[in-house]
Amino acid sequence: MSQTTNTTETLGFQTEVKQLLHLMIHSLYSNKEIFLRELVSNASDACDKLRFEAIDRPELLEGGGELAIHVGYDKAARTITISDNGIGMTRDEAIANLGTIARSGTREFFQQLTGDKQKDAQLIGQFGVGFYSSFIVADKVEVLSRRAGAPADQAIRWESRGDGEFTISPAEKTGRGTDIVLTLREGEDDFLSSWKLRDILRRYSDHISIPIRMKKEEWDAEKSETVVKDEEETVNQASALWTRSKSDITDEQYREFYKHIAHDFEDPLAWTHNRVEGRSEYTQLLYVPKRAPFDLWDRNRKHGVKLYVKRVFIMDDAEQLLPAYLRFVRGVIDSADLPLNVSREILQESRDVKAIREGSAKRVLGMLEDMAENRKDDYAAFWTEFGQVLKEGVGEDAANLERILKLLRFASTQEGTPAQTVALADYAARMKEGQDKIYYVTAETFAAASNSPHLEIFRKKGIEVLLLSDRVDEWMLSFIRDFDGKELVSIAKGGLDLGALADETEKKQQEEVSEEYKPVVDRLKEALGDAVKDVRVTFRLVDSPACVVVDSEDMSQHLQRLLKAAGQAAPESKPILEINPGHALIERVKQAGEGEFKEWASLLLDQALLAEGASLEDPAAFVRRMNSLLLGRA
Ligand SMILES: Nc1ncnc2c1ncn2[C@@H]1O[C@H](COP(=O)(O)OP(=O)(O)OP(=O)(O)O)[C@@H](O)[C@H]1O
Repeated sequence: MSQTTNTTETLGFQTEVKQLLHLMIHSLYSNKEIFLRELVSNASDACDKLRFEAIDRPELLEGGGELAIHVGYDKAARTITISDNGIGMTRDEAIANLGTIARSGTREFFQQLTGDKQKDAQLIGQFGVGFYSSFIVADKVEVLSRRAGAPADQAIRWESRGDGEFTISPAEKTGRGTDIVLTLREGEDDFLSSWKLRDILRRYSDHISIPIRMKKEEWDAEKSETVVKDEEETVNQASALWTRSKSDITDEQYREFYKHIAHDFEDPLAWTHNRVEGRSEYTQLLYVPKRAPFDLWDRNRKHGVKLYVKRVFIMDDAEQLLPAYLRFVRGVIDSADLPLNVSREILQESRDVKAIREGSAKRVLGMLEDMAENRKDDYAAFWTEFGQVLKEGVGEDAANLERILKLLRFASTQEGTPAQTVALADYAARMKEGQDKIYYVTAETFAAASNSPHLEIFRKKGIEVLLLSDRVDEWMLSFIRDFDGKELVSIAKGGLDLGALADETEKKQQEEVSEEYKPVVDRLKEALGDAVKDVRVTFRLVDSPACVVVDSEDMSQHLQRLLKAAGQAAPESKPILEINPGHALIERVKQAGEGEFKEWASLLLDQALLAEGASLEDPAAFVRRMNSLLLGRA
């Protein structure tokens, strides 16, 4: 044995460590309980490392194969001890690992520090606090460590008060691994409690796959105090479900785990579990719940999945890990790349997180596609609960637009019920010969959509029309040009070209009728003046005398109303009145004399607006006019 290893040596911390210690104690104080998470995480890593080395050198396990972490405290001595039987450290390793920071990016890290507590705390989090976080709560830290494979008398004792230097000396240690003993600072006695320690461990380290053990405590009635027993118990679940291979997990276990993390008592509808390797390394276990939470539409509601870094719990509701339109998804993402102390702010900027978000969105879409294809009833249930949220994806996730379009479901004239069951592909497959567009109508309610006068010609010709009445629909439609090369067209827009569906004789007839009705059209234009943009003859109506449409480039009436209701400015676009030359009422109007004609014109426009779902500016005038015309007194 060399001279140096026999004596106690005092060494200085690397300058950066001194700086880091100082910063950490001041910036992370409000988050001090993380020290336990960091130390347990290191202990778990040490066990992982030993497990790995022992693959080639089983003798390192010294017959003691079970790896575990022990956490204990001593009230009288005011110490907390975290022990593991992992890989341990040699003297040189301890000097290097616990005295210097040898990490890439160290210089950049220190250059970025500003002295602003909050910003620095964030940076430190990003950098990783690790072992040094012990000094937030302890004014003395002792490390007793014995490298796996080294004899009992070749252990080391590392000691520091966090004030710039540490000592290292030879020591004896019975078992391999590392004990870390923290002597708490004044005022930190709260941590000297079994309840407190267990609480922190459960919160942050429950899914550490190695058992974390603590001594049992029992209430002794005679002594009137809790006594610490010799017997130990495991305080974490000691198994991270998502880290196991799929084939080792039963459906029942997947379901139980879902209930546990989602605080749901119902089974999930579907899940996807994958380990992603490559540039970014992570495991995802994502679930679709059966039912939407009551506050799905509350913008302030917390959503997102649980984030773990290397099996250590980091945060709940990490909403950055999934796009907003998938906010109904629950589950766990466990990253191997992110720093343990990652904050929400860092998540927003991280490239690893971006990769996770994109990868997870694809997985969730894949899970939904699978459900839509193979479990139609479940997909219908999903759509009823979350369809409106998924529709937001059309505008939010351009990269996956094609996939999202295929997942959409609509009500249509084919089914005639409000249930949204028709996929765009279903529609496309039953398009009429000569039809090259997908037709839809939007309205406030399903009833208004399905009774829209615009539908008449489509009904007559047997052409299916999608009936859209969710609030999000108009917004969503503004992002969809076509599906599979077929343009989506509103039947409530002017210039609707049904030409392809009319035969030659029909077209000729229509031209003649238009000519015949030109005088009445001109009279209507004059009578209505500024109230309309234009008046035209239409062949889209069957049972209604008239309807209103908007110019193809104008915003739909429905969207204008939605915007107004939301208190937003909507460009005023005037409606175009279209009249049905085949209707008896138009025939009657044609015959009307000068005074009466003006009344008829207003009545036609108002009833067309009403049928559209609009509210009239002067409803009383409409009623008066209608009554007087009914009585033939105009
Ligand atoms: N219980 C332990 N057993 C063995 N080695 C340890 C133990 N705790 C710490 N170490 C060693 O000390 C090193 C430094 O630990 P520290 O916690 O400061 O940083 P880290 O774990 O590398 O990174 P992070 O900041 O992300 O936690 C570890 O990489 C490890 O080699």
